[in-house]
Amino acid sequence: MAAQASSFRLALVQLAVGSNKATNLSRAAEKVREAAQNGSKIVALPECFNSPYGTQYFKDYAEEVPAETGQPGPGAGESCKALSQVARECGVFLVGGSIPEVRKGKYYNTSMSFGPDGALLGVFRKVHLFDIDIPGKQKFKESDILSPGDKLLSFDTDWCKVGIGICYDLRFYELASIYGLRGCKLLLYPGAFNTTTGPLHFELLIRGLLVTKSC
Ligand SMILES: NC(=O)CCC(=O)C(=O)O
Repeated sequence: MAAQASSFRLALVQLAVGSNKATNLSRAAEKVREAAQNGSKIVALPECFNSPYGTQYFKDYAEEVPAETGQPGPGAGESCKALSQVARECGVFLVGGSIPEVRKGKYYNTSMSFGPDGALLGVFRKVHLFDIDIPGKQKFKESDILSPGDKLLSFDTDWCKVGIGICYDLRFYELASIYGLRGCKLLLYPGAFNTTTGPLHFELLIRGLLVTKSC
């Protein structure tokens, strides 16, 4: 096995998402290009980057992801094709945030990861759906529409093995522990934390994972 380079630049893209899917996709591609021009080798987009994040939007914005690995075929959705294209154009590993996916009549919150040749390395469907009801503050129930995923995704890069989760999955350290056991040195969880629990817990959760040496 070739020796792994010791350092690389990682870009974590934040986006203000609107209601126009084509605009969301082209802004995401623009940011991937900008990151690559600045030397990033791995680029990650946020959760639900092609659609507003709300259960009322998921069905309208959902796309099919017919094949989970390889170059996207003609049946692939527009987000899958756009991500593959920009990963190849820029020669970067791209963790494509997440999008609403429809698959055999069920809906998922799905993250697609691509290699520098534009091939899909795999998909991850959010395992722990985010349901919250804090009276007077925040009420949101992903499970009204979405089904949970049941598989993890890790893949090799030129620098380290990467494990993928999505936002609320961060709260379940078992996922990170499994990725640690698989040898992952980088965990990427595209997120759209809410503004009630986010400021309270986000950094704390990450520190907790590091203290338990999950990876
Ligand atoms: N998009 C999400 O899964 C939100 C998770 C979140 O806000 C939390 O507190 O956990």
